[in-house]
Amino acid sequence: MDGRSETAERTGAGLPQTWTARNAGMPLDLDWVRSVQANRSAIERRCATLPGRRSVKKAHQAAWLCKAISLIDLTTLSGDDTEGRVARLCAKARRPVRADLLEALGMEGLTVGAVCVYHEMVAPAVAALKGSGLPVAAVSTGFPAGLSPFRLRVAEIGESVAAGAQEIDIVISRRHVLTGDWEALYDEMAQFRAACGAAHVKAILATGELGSLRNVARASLVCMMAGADFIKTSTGKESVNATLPVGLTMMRAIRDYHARTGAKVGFKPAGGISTAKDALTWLALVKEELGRDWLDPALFRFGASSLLGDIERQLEHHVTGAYSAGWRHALA
Ligand SMILES: O=C[C@H](O)COP(=O)(O)O
Repeated sequence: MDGRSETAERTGAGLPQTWTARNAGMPLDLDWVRSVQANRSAIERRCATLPGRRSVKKAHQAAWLCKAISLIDLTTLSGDDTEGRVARLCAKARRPVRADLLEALGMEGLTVGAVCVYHEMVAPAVAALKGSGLPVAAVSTGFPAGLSPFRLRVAEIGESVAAGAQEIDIVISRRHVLTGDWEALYDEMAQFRAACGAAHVKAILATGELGSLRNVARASLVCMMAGADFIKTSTGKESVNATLPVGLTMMRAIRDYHARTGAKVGFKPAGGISTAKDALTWLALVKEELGRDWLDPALFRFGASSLLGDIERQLEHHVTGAYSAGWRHALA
């Protein structure tokens, strides 16, 4: 098997995205929510073993990196975003790696999972991605703090859906978690989901602001009960974003919810994931905790603005044996 077919063989990356059935949610089960605990020291010990232990090499590594690309929500969430920057980002989303490298890897047609932008950039992104089949995700509900009037947060979802967003990344009210007001969190999430209609909804927990892993586990569960299609760690704007302990806590909540209800909820770590090595560690954790089914854009995404550049650099090294400067892999 040559390098090209071997890499393509080892990954399903680049295949068309197929959504699994949506999470229908369930009535709020407060006994279940309040029974949930998280053992921080055990969780941290488990995570500490990962980066050193899981190391894939050569064609295996290239295959995993192509898989990682197919799972990226390629993101720009800056106050100085312009239509031009978003158009360049969308061009990168359509063809995330240089054509000669993709050809050498046998991965022609590889794309990222989605493009993620603020509301005002949804229409330009939809236009730039026309014909690609790639969805646009909009951050919403007063992202990142989520403290604008509730009716405006709900209306913002409708505006983004009308502009063509197929995925909506909402932010929860952190205060509902910090005060243990699970009914309020459930009601908020259920109303956000209803406002999304056919668009898939990702619930951003902003875990760096939730105080404890137990709160992260409980908030994950409540959002899933209220119908979240995905749970997402962070906005990328908190001082602590996607960490492995938070990720493990959320994945175990997803696993428990699946065991109890049969529904598969997706997971999106976001914020600060910027190296190929980070991506491989996350994918190893997902495979071990949730299984292969979750290594699919329908059930897993990286929320990342700069990860793709480093992955492309590593793939170039795999194909050519040489590293190029990081600036040669600009995203937008
Ligand atoms: O949802 C995505 C995050 O905002 C991206 O964070 P990042 O810029 O640290 O990769």
